[in-house]
Amino acid sequence: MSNDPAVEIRGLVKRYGTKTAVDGLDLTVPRARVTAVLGPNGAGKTTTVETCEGYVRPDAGTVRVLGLDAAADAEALRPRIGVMLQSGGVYSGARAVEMLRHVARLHAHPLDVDTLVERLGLGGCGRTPYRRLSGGQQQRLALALAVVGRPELVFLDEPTAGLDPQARRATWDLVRELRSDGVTVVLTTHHMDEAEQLSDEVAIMDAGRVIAHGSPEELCRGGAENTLRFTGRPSLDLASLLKALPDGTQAAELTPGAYRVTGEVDPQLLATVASWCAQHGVLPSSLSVERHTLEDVFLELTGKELRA
Ligand SMILES: Nc1ncnc2c1ncn2[C@@H]1O[C@H](COP(=O)(O)OP(=O)(O)OP(=O)(O)O)[C@@H](O)[C@H]1O
Repeated sequence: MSNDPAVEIRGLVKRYGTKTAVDGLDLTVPRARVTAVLGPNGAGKTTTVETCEGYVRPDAGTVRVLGLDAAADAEALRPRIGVMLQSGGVYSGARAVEMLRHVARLHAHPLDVDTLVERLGLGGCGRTPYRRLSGGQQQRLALALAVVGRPELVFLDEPTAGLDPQARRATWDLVRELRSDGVTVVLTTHHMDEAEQLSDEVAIMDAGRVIAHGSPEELCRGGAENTLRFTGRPSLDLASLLKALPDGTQAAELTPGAYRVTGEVDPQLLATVASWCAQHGVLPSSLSVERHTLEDVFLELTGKELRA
């Protein structure tokens, strides 16, 4: 398998009239990994993904997918990529599982349809026309259609939006399995836990650009400070505690006996606080480290809540 990235986007610009949906975006997606694209409403996620899928023509920039040009080589790419659109993109009269079998037959090495149907809980809707399926069933069918051809690269646009917890978990399991089979997965999501649970890399978009990119751990480590809290007797000598801690660390007594230390909270800082407590005869009745979540990082970078 090639070591080239699965997707390489440079300087992508897409305008709709006077609206610039994507504004000079750069993004590299490694192969055989799950990359989550996060961003507030209107950030340009769908436009970016649809450009990669060959459905949207860029106004400027280059979009290489599996080493080919996403627009010029769209025909050659189609059998190699799987696409799950937000709006299904399925003929409404088609019968669910028949359609899946039909799509499977178009591919040289499809997944086993019966297994896929069972895993995604579609067993009961074999002959049901697409338009009569529930929203969640339509969504799961769209996912099945995207992956049944065993593509090298899969784009999933909000794959679990509106799914119940069980269907959500089945979707996550399937994504993990695709990844372990060497498939590259690019997904957009509004669910931070989904990005945290599933992705190797996260790209945070805002106003048509990628404003942060890294593993969830890298993103949570950078920028945002972490917090250590402990409770002990009231009115401890915080000036003395601060002397023991690195410059830039802050400490406060929020309510009598409830202390908060903020800064670069690493194992060394934890050890220093514990040792200071020991020297001052303090046995904290609680001590906890609060790591910043992706949600905190997202809010800090974009100033917006992730969810619509
Ligand atoms: N076909 C179109 N015609 C006109 N404007 C469009 C079109 N498609 C997208 N836009 C605009 O481009 C911007 C980016 O839209 P896009 O759907 O790519 O964002 P998104 O990050 O996927 O948003 P959401 O999270 O709400 O799905 C938005 O302001 C949107 O209104």
